[in-house]
Amino acid sequence: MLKTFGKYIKKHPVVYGLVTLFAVLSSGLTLIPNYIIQKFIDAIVSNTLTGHNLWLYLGVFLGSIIVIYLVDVTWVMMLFSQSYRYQSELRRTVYKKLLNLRTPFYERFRSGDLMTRMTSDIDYLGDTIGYGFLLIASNVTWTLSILVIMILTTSWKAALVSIIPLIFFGFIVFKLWAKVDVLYEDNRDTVAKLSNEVLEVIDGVRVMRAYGKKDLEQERFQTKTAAVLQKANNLVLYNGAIGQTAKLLTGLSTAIGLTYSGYLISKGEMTIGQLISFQIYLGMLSGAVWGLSDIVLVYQQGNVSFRKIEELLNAEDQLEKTGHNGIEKIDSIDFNHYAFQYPTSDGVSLRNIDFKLERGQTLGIVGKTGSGKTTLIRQLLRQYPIGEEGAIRINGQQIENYDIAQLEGLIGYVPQEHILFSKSVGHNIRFGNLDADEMAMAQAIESADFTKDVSRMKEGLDTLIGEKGVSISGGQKQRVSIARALIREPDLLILDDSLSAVDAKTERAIIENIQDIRQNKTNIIVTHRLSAVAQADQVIVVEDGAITEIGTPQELLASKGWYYDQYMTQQMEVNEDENI
Ligand SMILES: Nc1ncnc2c1ncn2[C@@H]1O[C@H](COP(=O)(O)OP(=O)(O)OP(=O)(O)O)[C@@H](O)[C@H]1O
Repeated sequence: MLKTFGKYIKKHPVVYGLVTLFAVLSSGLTLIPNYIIQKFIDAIVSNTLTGHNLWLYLGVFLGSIIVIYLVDVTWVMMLFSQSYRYQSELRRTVYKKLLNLRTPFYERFRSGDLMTRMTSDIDYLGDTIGYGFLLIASNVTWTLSILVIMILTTSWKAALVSIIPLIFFGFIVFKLWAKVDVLYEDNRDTVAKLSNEVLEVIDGVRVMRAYGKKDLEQERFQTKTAAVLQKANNLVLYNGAIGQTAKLLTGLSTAIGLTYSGYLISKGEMTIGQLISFQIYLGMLSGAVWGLSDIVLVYQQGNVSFRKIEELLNAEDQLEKTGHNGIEKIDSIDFNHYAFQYPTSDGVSLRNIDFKLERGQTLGIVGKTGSGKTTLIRQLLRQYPIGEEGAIRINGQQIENYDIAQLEGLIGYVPQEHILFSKSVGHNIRFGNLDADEMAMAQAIESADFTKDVSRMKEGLDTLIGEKGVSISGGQKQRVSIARALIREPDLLILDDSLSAVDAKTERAIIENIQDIRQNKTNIIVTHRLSAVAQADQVIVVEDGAITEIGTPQELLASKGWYYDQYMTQQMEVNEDENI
Protein backbone atom coordinates (compact mmCIF):
# COMPACT_ATOMS: atom_id res chain seq x y z
CA MET A 1 0.00 0.00 0.00
CA LEU A 2 2.75 2.43 0.95
CA LYS A 3 4.42 1.90 -2.43
CA THR A 4 1.19 2.69 -4.27
CA PHE A 5 0.55 5.71 -2.07
CA GLY A 6 4.15 6.78 -2.62
CA LYS A 7 3.61 6.66 -6.38
CA TYR A 8 0.42 8.69 -6.07
CA ILE A 9 2.11 11.27 -3.87
CA LYS A 10 4.98 11.54 -6.36
CA LYS A 11 2.42 12.14 -9.12
CA HIS A 12 1.17 15.19 -7.21
CA PRO A 13 4.39 16.76 -5.93
CA VAL A 14 3.05 20.30 -5.62
CA VAL A 15 0.07 19.43 -3.43
CA TYR A 16 1.90 17.02 -1.14
CA GLY A 17 5.04 19.21 -1.08
CA LEU A 18 3.01 22.21 0.05
CA VAL A 19 1.03 20.11 2.54
CA THR A 20 4.26 18.83 4.12
CA LEU A 21 5.79 22.31 4.18
CA PHE A 22 2.70 23.80 5.81
CA ALA A 23 2.45 20.93 8.32
CA VAL A 24 6.05 21.47 9.39
CA LEU A 25 5.47 25.21 9.53
CA SER A 26 2.35 24.71 11.63
CA SER A 27 4.20 22.42 14.06
CA GLY A 28 6.92 24.98 14.48
CA LEU A 29 4.49 27.85 14.88
CA THR A 30 2.39 25.92 17.42
CA LEU A 31 5.30 26.04 19.84
CA ILE A 32 5.48 29.84 19.82
CA PRO A 33 2.42 30.57 22.06
CA ASN A 34 3.77 28.17 24.67
CA TYR A 35 7.19 29.74 24.58
CA ILE A 36 5.54 33.15 25.06
CA ILE A 37 3.67 31.81 28.13
CA GLN A 38 6.97 30.58 29.59
CA LYS A 39 8.59 33.98 29.02
CA PHE A 40 5.57 35.78 30.41
CA ILE A 41 5.50 33.73 33.67
CA ASP A 42 9.24 34.01 34.19
CA ALA A 43 8.97 37.79 33.71
CA ILE A 44 6.21 37.95 36.35
CA VAL A 45 8.13 35.72 38.79
CA SER A 46 11.35 37.73 38.34
CA ASN A 47 9.37 41.01 38.45
CA THR A 48 10.76 42.18 35.08
CA LEU A 49 7.48 42.44 33.14
CA THR A 50 7.14 45.88 31.51
CA GLY A 51 4.14 47.34 29.67
CA HIS A 52 6.07 47.18 26.42
CA ASN A 53 6.90 43.50 26.98
CA LEU A 54 3.31 42.71 27.87
CA TRP A 55 2.03 44.12 24.56
CA LEU A 56 4.81 42.42 22.69
CA TYR A 57 3.98 39.03 24.22
CA LEU A 58 0.28 39.53 23.56
CA GLY A 59 0.89 40.62 19.95
CA VAL A 60 3.17 37.66 19.18
CA PHE A 61 0.81 35.29 20.97
CA LEU A 62 -2.30 36.40 19.03
CA GLY A 63 -0.42 36.80 15.76
CA SER A 64 0.98 33.29 15.95
CA ILE A 65 -2.45 31.82 16.75
CA ILE A 66 -3.98 33.52 13.68
CA VAL A 67 -1.14 32.42 11.40
CA ILE A 68 -1.35 28.84 12.77
CA TYR A 69 -5.09 28.84 12.08
CA LEU A 70 -4.63 30.01 8.47
CA VAL A 71 -1.76 27.59 7.81
CA ASP A 72 -3.70 24.65 9.29
CA VAL A 73 -6.91 25.39 7.38
CA THR A 74 -4.97 25.64 4.11
CA TRP A 75 -2.98 22.43 4.37
CA VAL A 76 -5.80 20.32 5.80
CA MET A 77 -8.12 21.52 3.03
CA MET A 78 -5.54 20.80 0.34
CA LEU A 79 -4.84 17.36 1.78
CA PHE A 80 -8.45 16.23 2.06
CA SER A 81 -9.60 17.56 -1.28
CA GLN A 82 -6.69 15.61 -2.80
CA SER A 83 -7.78 12.46 -0.96
CA TYR A 84 -11.33 12.88 -2.34
CA ARG A 85 -9.78 13.19 -5.78
CA TYR A 86 -7.87 9.98 -5.09
CA GLN A 87 -11.11 8.21 -4.12
CA SER A 88 -12.93 9.29 -7.24
CA GLU A 89 -9.99 8.34 -9.53
CA LEU A 90 -9.78 4.93 -7.86
CA ARG A 91 -13.55 4.44 -8.09
CA ARG A 92 -13.40 5.17 -11.84
CA THR A 93 -10.53 2.70 -12.31
CA VAL A 94 -12.29 -0.07 -10.40
CA TYR A 95 -15.57 0.61 -12.23
CA LYS A 96 -13.82 0.37 -15.58
CA LYS A 97 -12.32 -2.94 -14.51
CA LEU A 98 -15.74 -4.24 -13.42
CA LEU A 99 -17.24 -3.32 -16.78
CA ASN A 100 -14.53 -5.28 -18.57
CA LEU A 101 -14.81 -8.45 -16.52
CA ARG A 102 -17.07 -11.24 -17.68
CA THR A 103 -19.23 -14.03 -16.35
CA PRO A 104 -16.60 -16.26 -14.65
CA PHE A 105 -15.48 -13.30 -12.54
CA TYR A 106 -19.05 -12.49 -11.47
CA GLU A 107 -19.55 -16.13 -10.51
CA ARG A 108 -16.62 -15.82 -8.07
CA PHE A 109 -17.46 -12.47 -6.46
CA ARG A 110 -20.81 -11.77 -4.82
CA SER A 111 -22.63 -8.48 -5.36
CA GLY A 112 -22.55 -7.41 -1.67
CA ASP A 113 -18.81 -7.96 -1.56
CA LEU A 114 -18.29 -5.94 -4.75
CA MET A 115 -20.48 -3.16 -3.37
CA THR A 116 -18.42 -3.07 -0.16
CA ARG A 117 -15.24 -2.82 -2.20
CA MET A 118 -16.65 -0.04 -4.40
CA THR A 119 -17.92 1.97 -1.41
CA SER A 120 -16.38 1.44 2.06
CA ASP A 121 -13.03 0.04 0.90
CA ILE A 122 -12.41 2.95 -1.46
CA ASP A 123 -13.59 5.36 1.26
CA TYR A 124 -11.14 3.83 3.76
CA LEU A 125 -8.32 4.10 1.26
CA GLY A 126 -9.14 7.76 0.70
CA ASP A 127 -9.17 8.25 4.48
CA THR A 128 -5.84 6.48 4.79
CA ILE A 129 -4.07 8.64 2.25
CA GLY A 130 -5.75 11.76 3.70
CA TYR A 131 -6.01 11.25 7.45
CA GLY A 132 -2.93 8.98 7.46
CA PHE A 133 -0.84 11.65 5.76
CA LEU A 134 -2.21 14.24 8.18
CA LEU A 135 -1.27 12.06 11.14
CA ILE A 136 2.22 11.47 9.83
CA ALA A 137 2.82 15.02 8.62
CA SER A 138 1.48 16.69 11.74
CA ASN A 139 2.25 14.21 14.51
CA VAL A 140 5.72 13.15 13.45
CA THR A 141 6.87 16.71 12.85
CA TRP A 142 5.03 17.89 15.93
CA THR A 143 6.54 15.20 18.17
CA LEU A 144 10.03 16.01 16.91
CA SER A 145 9.51 19.76 17.23
CA ILE A 146 8.18 19.45 20.78
CA LEU A 147 11.08 17.24 21.81
CA VAL A 148 13.61 19.65 20.34
CA ILE A 149 12.01 22.74 21.89
CA MET A 150 11.58 20.96 25.25
CA ILE A 151 15.24 20.06 25.31
CA LEU A 152 16.37 23.52 24.17
CA THR A 153 14.09 25.75 26.24
CA THR A 154 13.24 23.76 29.38
CA SER A 155 15.34 20.88 30.69
CA TRP A 156 16.83 18.12 28.55
CA LYS A 157 17.11 15.85 31.62
CA ALA A 158 13.41 16.15 32.49
CA ALA A 159 12.52 15.68 28.80
CA LEU A 160 14.49 12.43 28.49
CA VAL A 161 13.13 10.98 31.74
CA SER A 162 9.54 11.77 30.80
CA ILE A 163 9.59 10.14 27.38
CA ILE A 164 10.53 6.68 28.74
CA PRO A 165 6.84 5.57 29.17
CA LEU A 166 6.11 6.91 25.68
CA ILE A 167 8.83 4.74 24.16
CA PHE A 168 7.30 1.79 25.99
CA PHE A 169 3.93 2.72 24.45
CA GLY A 170 5.47 2.60 20.97
CA PHE A 171 6.64 -0.94 21.71
CA ILE A 172 3.12 -2.08 22.78
CA VAL A 173 1.55 -0.59 19.66
CA PHE A 174 4.11 -2.38 17.51
CA LYS A 175 3.23 -5.70 19.19
CA LEU A 176 -0.52 -5.23 18.58
CA TRP A 177 0.01 -4.31 14.92
CA ALA A 178 -0.51 -7.75 13.35
CA LYS A 179 -3.48 -8.60 15.56
CA VAL A 180 -5.34 -5.42 14.63
CA ASP A 181 -4.85 -6.24 10.93
CA VAL A 182 -6.53 -9.65 11.33
CA LEU A 183 -9.39 -8.12 13.31
CA TYR A 184 -10.01 -5.44 10.73
CA GLU A 185 -10.11 -7.97 7.89
CA ASP A 186 -12.44 -10.21 9.86
CA ASN A 187 -14.75 -7.33 10.67
CA ARG A 188 -14.79 -6.03 7.11
CA ASP A 189 -15.53 -9.47 5.60
CA THR A 190 -18.44 -10.00 8.00
CA VAL A 191 -19.89 -6.62 7.01
CA ALA A 192 -19.48 -7.53 3.31
CA LYS A 193 -21.34 -10.81 3.87
CA LEU A 194 -24.10 -8.92 5.62
CA SER A 195 -24.39 -6.49 2.69
CA ASN A 196 -24.75 -9.46 0.40
CA GLU A 197 -27.47 -10.87 2.58
CA VAL A 198 -29.34 -7.55 2.53
CA LEU A 199 -29.07 -7.33 -1.27
CA GLU A 200 -30.43 -10.86 -1.70
CA VAL A 201 -33.27 -10.29 0.74
CA ILE A 202 -34.28 -7.05 -0.96
CA ASP A 203 -34.18 -8.81 -4.32
CA GLY A 204 -36.29 -11.69 -3.12
CA VAL A 205 -38.50 -9.88 -0.65
CA ARG A 206 -41.70 -10.77 -2.52
CA VAL A 207 -40.88 -14.48 -2.66
CA MET A 208 -39.94 -14.44 1.01
CA ARG A 209 -43.25 -12.85 1.98
CA ALA A 210 -45.20 -15.19 -0.26
CA TYR A 211 -43.62 -18.15 1.51
CA GLY A 212 -44.28 -16.64 4.94
CA LYS A 213 -40.56 -16.56 5.75
CA LYS A 214 -40.46 -12.96 6.97
CA ASP A 215 -39.98 -13.83 10.64
CA LEU A 216 -37.49 -16.57 9.89
CA GLU A 217 -35.47 -14.18 7.76
CA GLN A 218 -35.62 -11.56 10.54
CA GLU A 219 -34.23 -14.11 13.00
CA ARG A 220 -31.45 -15.14 10.59
CA PHE A 221 -30.59 -11.51 10.07
CA GLN A 222 -30.42 -10.93 13.80
CA THR A 223 -27.94 -13.79 14.14
CA LYS A 224 -25.83 -12.25 11.39
CA THR A 225 -25.92 -8.76 12.90
CA ALA A 226 -24.94 -10.30 16.25
CA ALA A 227 -21.88 -11.78 14.50
CA VAL A 228 -21.01 -8.36 13.05
CA LEU A 229 -21.42 -6.84 16.51
CA GLN A 230 -19.13 -9.47 18.01
CA LYS A 231 -16.39 -8.75 15.47
CA ALA A 232 -16.84 -5.00 15.97
CA ASN A 233 -16.58 -5.48 19.74
CA ASN A 234 -13.28 -7.33 19.35
CA LEU A 235 -12.01 -4.42 17.37
CA VAL A 236 -13.32 -1.89 19.86
CA LEU A 237 -11.56 -3.83 22.61
CA TYR A 238 -8.21 -3.49 20.85
CA ASN A 239 -8.82 0.10 19.81
CA GLY A 240 -9.90 0.90 23.35
CA ALA A 241 -6.92 -0.96 24.80
CA ILE A 242 -4.52 1.03 22.64
CA GLY A 243 -6.25 4.32 23.49
CA GLN A 244 -6.40 3.64 27.22
CA THR A 245 -2.81 2.39 27.34
CA ALA A 246 -1.82 5.64 25.65
CA LYS A 247 -3.69 7.60 28.33
CA LEU A 248 -2.15 5.58 31.15
CA LEU A 249 1.39 5.90 29.90
CA THR A 250 1.10 9.58 29.05
CA GLY A 251 -0.27 10.13 32.59
CA LEU A 252 2.74 8.28 33.91
CA SER A 253 4.98 10.39 31.75
CA THR A 254 3.42 13.58 33.19
CA ALA A 255 3.85 12.31 36.75
CA ILE A 256 7.51 11.44 36.16
CA GLY A 257 8.10 14.77 34.44
CA LEU A 258 6.44 16.73 37.23
CA THR A 259 8.33 14.96 40.01
CA TYR A 260 11.67 15.32 38.27
CA SER A 261 10.99 18.97 37.41
CA GLY A 262 10.20 19.65 41.11
CA TYR A 263 13.56 18.15 41.96
CA LEU A 264 15.32 20.28 39.33
CA ILE A 265 13.60 23.45 40.60
CA SER A 266 14.69 22.69 44.17
CA LYS A 267 18.23 22.42 42.84
CA GLY A 268 17.85 25.69 40.92
CA GLU A 269 18.25 24.00 37.53
CA MET A 270 14.77 24.94 36.30
CA THR A 271 12.52 28.03 36.54
CA ILE A 272 8.78 28.08 37.35
CA GLY A 273 8.10 29.32 33.81
CA GLN A 274 10.10 26.41 32.43
CA LEU A 275 8.15 23.97 34.63
CA ILE A 276 4.76 25.25 33.40
CA SER A 277 5.99 25.34 29.85
CA PHE A 278 7.44 21.83 30.26
CA GLN A 279 4.09 20.51 31.44
CA ILE A 280 2.30 22.10 28.49
CA TYR A 281 4.85 20.57 26.11
CA LEU A 282 4.39 17.22 27.78
CA GLY A 283 0.61 17.49 27.28
CA MET A 284 1.20 18.34 23.63
CA LEU A 285 3.63 15.45 23.31
CA SER A 286 1.08 13.05 24.76
CA GLY A 287 -1.48 14.25 22.20
CA ALA A 288 1.04 13.79 19.41
CA VAL A 289 1.95 10.29 20.59
CA TRP A 290 -1.72 9.44 20.86
CA GLY A 291 -2.11 10.61 17.26
CA LEU A 292 0.85 8.45 16.25
CA SER A 293 -0.90 5.40 17.73
CA ASP A 294 -3.89 6.27 15.52
CA ILE A 295 -1.59 5.86 12.53
CA VAL A 296 -1.45 2.14 13.29
CA LEU A 297 -5.22 1.79 13.19
CA VAL A 298 -5.63 3.94 10.11
CA TYR A 299 -2.83 2.06 8.38
CA GLN A 300 -4.26 -1.35 9.22
CA GLN A 301 -7.77 -0.45 8.15
CA GLY A 302 -6.44 1.06 4.93
CA ASN A 303 -4.22 -1.94 4.32
CA VAL A 304 -7.13 -4.39 4.54
CA SER A 305 -9.13 -2.27 2.07
CA PHE A 306 -6.06 -1.93 -0.14
CA ARG A 307 -5.75 -5.73 -0.40
CA LYS A 308 -9.44 -5.99 -1.35
CA ILE A 309 -9.13 -3.35 -4.08
CA GLU A 310 -5.88 -4.84 -5.37
CA GLU A 311 -7.58 -8.22 -5.61
CA LEU A 312 -10.22 -6.64 -7.83
CA LEU A 313 -7.77 -4.73 -9.97
CA ASN A 314 -5.63 -7.83 -10.48
CA ALA A 315 -8.61 -10.13 -11.03
CA GLU A 316 -8.79 -12.10 -14.23
CA ASP A 317 -12.01 -13.44 -15.67
CA GLN A 318 -10.17 -16.54 -16.92
CA LEU A 319 -11.02 -15.55 -20.48
CA GLU A 320 -8.40 -15.53 -23.16
CA LYS A 321 -7.34 -12.09 -24.23
CA THR A 322 -9.33 -10.49 -27.03
CA GLY A 323 -8.22 -11.24 -30.60
CA HIS A 324 -7.08 -8.43 -32.86
CA ASN A 325 -8.91 -9.17 -36.11
CA GLY A 326 -11.57 -6.66 -37.00
CA ILE A 327 -15.04 -7.80 -38.06
CA GLU A 328 -17.68 -5.72 -39.83
CA LYS A 329 -20.39 -8.30 -40.53
CA ILE A 330 -21.30 -11.87 -39.76
CA ASP A 331 -21.68 -13.93 -42.94
CA SER A 332 -21.52 -17.39 -41.41
CA ILE A 333 -21.37 -19.15 -38.06
CA ASP A 334 -19.85 -22.58 -37.97
CA PHE A 335 -19.64 -24.91 -34.95
CA ASN A 336 -17.19 -27.65 -35.79
CA HIS A 337 -17.29 -30.73 -33.49
CA TYR A 338 -17.18 -28.29 -30.62
CA ALA A 339 -17.08 -29.30 -26.93
CA PHE A 340 -17.19 -27.13 -23.83
CA GLN A 341 -16.92 -27.54 -20.07
CA TYR A 342 -17.72 -24.80 -17.51
CA PRO A 343 -14.58 -23.85 -15.52
CA THR A 344 -16.39 -24.74 -12.28
CA SER A 345 -18.08 -27.90 -13.56
CA ASP A 346 -16.89 -31.53 -13.41
CA GLY A 347 -18.60 -32.72 -16.58
CA VAL A 348 -18.79 -31.60 -20.19
CA SER A 349 -21.73 -29.30 -20.93
CA LEU A 350 -21.52 -29.31 -24.73
CA ARG A 351 -20.23 -32.19 -26.85
CA ASN A 352 -19.62 -32.60 -30.57
CA ILE A 353 -21.70 -29.57 -31.56
CA ASP A 354 -21.62 -29.39 -35.34
CA PHE A 355 -23.75 -27.12 -37.54
CA LYS A 356 -23.45 -24.20 -39.92
CA LEU A 357 -25.57 -21.09 -40.18
CA GLU A 358 -25.42 -18.74 -43.19
CA ARG A 359 -26.25 -15.04 -43.27
CA GLY A 360 -29.99 -14.41 -43.59
CA GLN A 361 -30.96 -17.72 -42.00
CA THR A 362 -32.88 -18.34 -38.78
CA LEU A 363 -31.74 -21.10 -36.47
CA GLY A 364 -34.06 -22.56 -33.84
CA ILE A 365 -32.56 -24.21 -30.76
CA VAL A 366 -34.91 -26.41 -28.75
CA GLY A 367 -34.55 -29.13 -26.15
CA LYS A 368 -35.35 -30.11 -22.61
CA THR A 369 -34.63 -27.72 -19.77
CA GLY A 370 -30.98 -27.87 -18.69
CA SER A 371 -29.92 -29.53 -21.95
CA GLY A 372 -27.35 -26.86 -22.88
CA LYS A 373 -29.18 -24.35 -25.11
CA THR A 374 -28.07 -21.23 -23.21
CA THR A 375 -24.58 -22.69 -22.80
CA LEU A 376 -24.32 -22.90 -26.59
CA ILE A 377 -25.40 -19.26 -26.99
CA ARG A 378 -22.88 -18.14 -24.36
CA GLN A 379 -20.09 -19.45 -26.56
CA LEU A 380 -20.99 -16.99 -29.31
CA LEU A 381 -21.13 -14.19 -26.76
CA ARG A 382 -17.64 -15.15 -25.51
CA GLN A 383 -18.87 -15.25 -21.92
CA TYR A 384 -16.56 -18.17 -21.10
CA PRO A 385 -13.18 -19.39 -22.34
CA ILE A 386 -13.44 -21.26 -25.64
CA GLY A 387 -13.56 -25.06 -25.23
CA GLU A 388 -10.46 -27.06 -26.05
CA GLU A 389 -12.11 -29.49 -28.45
CA GLY A 390 -13.38 -28.50 -31.91
CA ALA A 391 -13.86 -24.92 -33.06
CA ILE A 392 -16.32 -22.10 -33.54
CA ARG A 393 -15.74 -20.16 -36.73
CA ILE A 394 -17.21 -16.89 -37.85
CA ASN A 395 -16.78 -16.03 -41.52
CA GLY A 396 -14.42 -19.01 -41.64
CA GLN A 397 -12.08 -17.71 -38.91
CA GLN A 398 -11.83 -18.95 -35.31
CA ILE A 399 -14.02 -16.79 -33.09
CA GLU A 400 -11.19 -16.15 -30.60
CA ASN A 401 -9.19 -14.27 -33.27
CA TYR A 402 -11.73 -11.46 -33.40
CA ASP A 403 -11.76 -8.33 -31.33
CA ILE A 404 -14.43 -9.12 -28.71
CA ALA A 405 -15.84 -5.58 -28.55
CA GLN A 406 -16.32 -5.46 -32.33
CA LEU A 407 -17.98 -8.86 -32.34
CA GLU A 408 -20.28 -7.83 -29.49
CA GLY A 409 -21.22 -4.75 -31.52
CA LEU A 410 -22.69 -7.02 -34.22
CA ILE A 411 -24.86 -9.07 -31.85
CA GLY A 412 -28.23 -8.18 -30.35
CA TYR A 413 -28.78 -10.46 -27.39
CA VAL A 414 -32.02 -10.82 -25.46
CA PRO A 415 -31.25 -12.97 -22.40
CA GLN A 416 -33.65 -15.12 -20.40
CA GLU A 417 -33.57 -12.81 -17.40
CA HIS A 418 -34.50 -9.33 -18.56
CA ILE A 419 -32.16 -6.68 -17.29
CA LEU A 420 -33.89 -3.33 -17.28
CA PHE A 421 -32.61 -0.10 -15.76
CA SER A 422 -34.62 1.98 -13.32
CA LYS A 423 -35.15 4.68 -15.93
CA SER A 424 -37.89 5.36 -18.47
CA VAL A 425 -39.20 2.83 -20.99
CA GLY A 426 -37.76 4.99 -23.78
CA HIS A 427 -34.34 5.10 -22.15
CA ASN A 428 -34.28 1.32 -21.83
CA ILE A 429 -35.09 0.84 -25.52
CA ARG A 430 -32.76 3.55 -26.78
CA PHE A 431 -29.97 1.97 -24.75
CA GLY A 432 -29.63 -0.49 -27.69
CA ASN A 433 -28.62 2.33 -30.01
CA LEU A 434 -28.12 5.80 -28.58
CA ASP A 435 -28.05 7.32 -32.07
CA ALA A 436 -31.42 5.92 -33.11
CA ASP A 437 -33.92 8.52 -34.35
CA GLU A 438 -37.65 8.64 -33.56
CA MET A 439 -38.51 6.61 -36.69
CA ALA A 440 -36.15 3.82 -35.67
CA MET A 441 -37.58 3.87 -32.14
CA ALA A 442 -41.14 3.58 -33.44
CA GLN A 443 -40.14 0.78 -35.81
CA ALA A 444 -38.39 -1.24 -33.08
CA ILE A 445 -41.33 -0.77 -30.71
CA GLU A 446 -43.80 -1.81 -33.41
CA SER A 447 -41.75 -4.90 -34.32
CA ALA A 448 -41.63 -5.93 -30.66
CA ASP A 449 -45.45 -5.57 -30.62
CA PHE A 450 -45.16 -2.95 -27.90
CA THR A 451 -46.87 0.05 -29.55
CA LYS A 452 -50.26 -0.58 -27.95
CA ASP A 453 -48.68 -0.99 -24.51
CA VAL A 454 -46.87 2.35 -24.84
CA SER A 455 -50.06 4.13 -25.89
CA ARG A 456 -51.79 2.78 -22.77
CA MET A 457 -49.06 4.10 -20.49
CA LYS A 458 -49.93 7.50 -19.03
CA GLU A 459 -46.48 8.96 -19.67
CA GLY A 460 -45.83 6.93 -22.84
CA LEU A 461 -42.12 6.30 -23.42
CA ASP A 462 -41.31 8.54 -20.46
CA THR A 463 -42.96 6.10 -18.06
CA LEU A 464 -40.52 5.17 -15.34
CA ILE A 465 -40.25 1.45 -14.96
CA GLY A 466 -38.63 1.30 -11.53
CA GLU A 467 -35.79 -0.88 -10.36
CA LYS A 468 -35.52 -4.08 -12.45
CA GLY A 469 -38.70 -3.05 -14.26
CA VAL A 470 -40.98 -3.56 -11.23
CA SER A 471 -43.78 -1.45 -12.65
CA ILE A 472 -44.32 -3.36 -15.91
CA SER A 473 -45.44 -6.93 -16.55
CA GLY A 474 -43.16 -9.86 -17.38
CA GLY A 475 -44.35 -9.89 -21.01
CA GLN A 476 -43.80 -6.14 -21.30
CA LYS A 477 -40.29 -6.50 -19.91
CA GLN A 478 -39.56 -9.11 -22.56
CA ARG A 479 -40.82 -6.86 -25.32
CA VAL A 480 -38.84 -3.84 -24.06
CA SER A 481 -35.75 -6.07 -24.17
CA ILE A 482 -36.59 -7.24 -27.69
CA ALA A 483 -37.16 -3.66 -28.90
CA ARG A 484 -33.80 -2.74 -27.35
CA ALA A 485 -32.08 -5.48 -29.36
CA LEU A 486 -33.97 -4.69 -32.58
CA ILE A 487 -33.17 -0.97 -32.53
CA ARG A 488 -29.56 -1.96 -32.80
CA GLU A 489 -30.25 -3.65 -36.15
CA PRO A 490 -27.69 -6.29 -35.30
CA ASP A 491 -26.15 -8.67 -37.79
CA LEU A 492 -27.00 -11.51 -35.44
CA LEU A 493 -30.07 -11.44 -33.21
CA ILE A 494 -30.23 -13.96 -30.40
CA LEU A 495 -33.47 -14.50 -28.51
CA ASP A 496 -32.81 -16.79 -25.55
CA ASP A 497 -36.23 -17.99 -24.43
CA SER A 498 -37.26 -14.34 -24.71
CA LEU A 499 -40.90 -14.88 -25.60
CA SER A 500 -41.88 -17.19 -22.76
CA ALA A 501 -44.02 -14.56 -21.01
CA VAL A 502 -46.10 -13.48 -24.03
CA ASP A 503 -49.13 -15.33 -25.39
CA ALA A 504 -48.93 -17.44 -28.56
CA LYS A 505 -50.57 -14.77 -30.74
CA THR A 506 -48.16 -12.03 -29.65
CA GLU A 507 -45.27 -14.42 -30.08
CA ARG A 508 -46.36 -15.19 -33.64
CA ALA A 509 -46.69 -11.49 -34.44
CA ILE A 510 -43.19 -10.72 -33.08
CA ILE A 511 -41.55 -13.62 -34.93
CA GLU A 512 -43.26 -12.57 -38.20
CA ASN A 513 -42.14 -8.95 -37.71
CA ILE A 514 -38.59 -10.07 -37.03
CA GLN A 515 -38.45 -12.21 -40.15
CA ASP A 516 -39.95 -9.35 -42.11
CA ILE A 517 -37.58 -6.58 -41.06
CA ARG A 518 -34.49 -8.74 -40.73
CA GLN A 519 -34.18 -10.19 -44.19
CA ASN A 520 -30.55 -10.89 -45.04
CA LYS A 521 -29.70 -10.87 -41.30
CA THR A 522 -29.21 -13.86 -39.05
CA ASN A 523 -31.38 -14.91 -36.12
CA ILE A 524 -31.01 -17.55 -33.42
CA ILE A 525 -34.14 -18.34 -31.44
CA VAL A 526 -33.90 -20.50 -28.32
CA THR A 527 -37.33 -21.56 -27.19
CA HIS A 528 -39.50 -24.12 -25.43
CA ARG A 529 -42.47 -23.30 -27.65
CA LEU A 530 -41.95 -24.98 -31.02
CA SER A 531 -44.34 -22.61 -32.79
CA ALA A 532 -41.64 -19.91 -32.38
CA VAL A 533 -39.30 -21.82 -34.69
CA ALA A 534 -41.87 -23.21 -37.15
CA GLN A 535 -40.54 -20.82 -39.83
CA ALA A 536 -36.85 -21.35 -39.03
CA ASP A 537 -34.49 -22.46 -41.79
CA GLN A 538 -32.86 -24.94 -39.48
CA VAL A 539 -33.68 -26.32 -36.04
CA ILE A 540 -31.40 -28.23 -33.69
CA VAL A 541 -32.58 -30.33 -30.77
CA VAL A 542 -30.10 -30.35 -27.89
CA GLU A 543 -30.10 -33.12 -25.34
CA ASP A 544 -27.58 -33.53 -22.57
CA GLY A 545 -25.19 -31.11 -24.30
CA ALA A 546 -25.30 -32.81 -27.73
CA ILE A 547 -27.28 -32.26 -30.92
CA THR A 548 -29.67 -35.19 -31.29
CA GLU A 549 -31.75 -33.88 -34.20
CA ILE A 550 -31.01 -31.32 -36.91
CA GLY A 551 -32.93 -30.17 -39.98
CA THR A 552 -35.83 -28.01 -41.13
CA PRO A 553 -38.95 -28.12 -38.92
CA GLN A 554 -40.60 -30.29 -41.58
CA GLU A 555 -37.67 -32.72 -41.65
CA LEU A 556 -37.72 -32.99 -37.85
CA LEU A 557 -41.43 -33.67 -37.84
CA ALA A 558 -40.94 -36.36 -40.43
CA SER A 559 -38.16 -38.05 -38.45
CA LYS A 560 -40.59 -38.53 -35.52
CA GLY A 561 -38.09 -37.96 -32.72
CA TRP A 562 -38.20 -35.63 -29.66
CA TYR A 563 -39.21 -32.66 -31.82
CA TYR A 564 -42.18 -34.54 -33.23
CA ASP A 565 -43.35 -35.76 -29.77
CA GLN A 566 -43.02 -32.28 -28.33
CA TYR A 567 -44.80 -30.74 -31.31
CA MET A 568 -47.74 -33.14 -30.90
CA THR A 569 -48.01 -32.48 -27.15
CA GLN A 570 -47.95 -28.71 -27.67
CA GLN A 571 -50.52 -28.96 -30.48
CA MET A 572 -52.84 -30.89 -28.16
CA GLU A 573 -52.43 -28.19 -25.47
CA VAL A 574 -53.27 -25.47 -28.02
CA ASN A 575 -56.37 -27.40 -29.17
CA GLU A 576 -57.50 -27.88 -25.56
CA ASP A 577 -57.02 -24.16 -24.86
CA GLU A 578 -59.05 -23.24 -27.93
CA ASN A 579 -61.87 -25.61 -26.87
CA ILE A 580 -62.16 -24.15 -23.38
N1 LIG B 1 -22.23 -21.08 -14.89
C1 LIG B 1 -22.34 -22.41 -14.88
N2 LIG B 1 -21.40 -23.16 -14.27
C2 LIG B 1 -21.49 -24.50 -14.26
N3 LIG B 1 -22.50 -25.19 -14.83
C3 LIG B 1 -23.47 -24.51 -15.45
C4 LIG B 1 -23.44 -23.07 -15.49
N4 LIG B 1 -24.54 -22.65 -16.17
C5 LIG B 1 -25.22 -23.76 -16.53
N5 LIG B 1 -24.58 -24.85 -16.10
C6 LIG B 1 -25.00 -26.26 -16.33
O1 LIG B 1 -24.98 -26.51 -17.73
C7 LIG B 1 -26.09 -27.30 -18.10
C8 LIG B 1 -26.87 -26.64 -19.25
O2 LIG B 1 -27.44 -25.43 -18.77
P1 LIG B 1 -28.15 -24.41 -19.75
O3 LIG B 1 -28.46 -23.19 -18.97
O4 LIG B 1 -27.32 -24.26 -20.97
O5 LIG B 1 -29.48 -25.20 -20.10
P2 LIG B 1 -30.71 -24.74 -21.00
O6 LIG B 1 -30.92 -25.79 -22.00
O7 LIG B 1 -30.52 -23.36 -21.50
O8 LIG B 1 -31.85 -24.78 -19.90
P3 LIG B 1 -33.24 -23.96 -19.83
O9 LIG B 1 -34.08 -24.41 -20.97
O10 LIG B 1 -33.78 -24.37 -18.51
O11 LIG B 1 -32.87 -22.53 -19.89
C9 LIG B 1 -26.93 -27.52 -16.85
O12 LIG B 1 -26.64 -28.80 -16.35
C10 LIG B 1 -26.45 -26.47 -15.89
O13 LIG B 1 -26.48 -26.92 -14.56
